[in-house]
Amino acid sequence: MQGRDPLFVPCTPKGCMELLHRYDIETKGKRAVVIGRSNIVGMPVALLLQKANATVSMVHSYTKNPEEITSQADIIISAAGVANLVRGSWIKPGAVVIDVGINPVDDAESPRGYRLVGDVCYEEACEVASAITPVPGGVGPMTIAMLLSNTLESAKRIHNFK
Ligand SMILES: NC(=O)C1=CN([C@@H]2O[C@H](COP(=O)(O)OP(=O)(O)OC[C@H]3O[C@@H](n4cnc5c(N)ncnc54)[C@H](OP(=O)(O)O)[C@@H]3O)[C@@H](O)[C@H]2O)C=CC1
Ligand SMILES: Nc1nc(=O)c2c([nH]1)NC[C@@H]1CN(c3ccc(C(=O)N[C@@H](CCC(=O)O)C(=O)O)cc3)C=[N+]21
Repeated sequence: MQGRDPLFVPCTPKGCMELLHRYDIETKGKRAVVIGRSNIVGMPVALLLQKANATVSMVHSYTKNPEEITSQADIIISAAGVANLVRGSWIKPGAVVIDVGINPVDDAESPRGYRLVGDVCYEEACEVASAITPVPGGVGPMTIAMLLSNTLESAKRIHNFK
């Protein structure tokens, strides 16, 4: 993507950027930390944040001081796939948190025997963050909405209509 536009922006990264846009979250000159560097989430969303003029740090499994790095961020996007990895102490007061993680954890009280949680400890984060996406009900549905958006865009290109 460096220096040229992709045919389609991957759905989940596109959904994260759409959330920032729709909630008027400034990215220009802001410190952003992306936790995770996969080809479908972490890497593309880091590039999109950089293209939106944020200063981006990427945290991965070899990062020595993830809490210290993450606590300096104005915007945190977590896509590690580790339940409750990001504690409240990792979050700068007022930071914006987008939790991409969707992690099943055992829950005997749930009819499915499990419930879904994110990478971020939601209860702790709510005390500190200025905004946070829930799991479920956050980035997941945004991904689906962006898939529909990409599908419509694809049809417009094939059939040459606006
Ligand atoms: N809501 C949605 O639409 C979507 C949600 N997801 C969810 O997002 C999460 C990530 O998915 P995906 O990107 O495919 O995951 P991958 O397993 O492909 O990548 C996980 C990344 O997180 C990093 N990581 C793992 N553990 C740690 C840790 N303890 N500290 C810091 N970094 C860590 C890994 O580092 P390293 O590179 O060093 O191994 C890797 O880069 C999952 O929970 C998945 O279910 C995924 C796609 C869409
Ligand atoms: N190239 C690629 N792109 C992806 O976007 C991609 C992928 N590969 N591999 C698998 C993951 C997983 N994924 C989800 C999307 C939406 C929900 C979703 O909407 N979940 C609901 C919860 C659904 C429930 O309750 O079970 C929610 O978060 O609210 C979940 C998971 C996309 N993925």
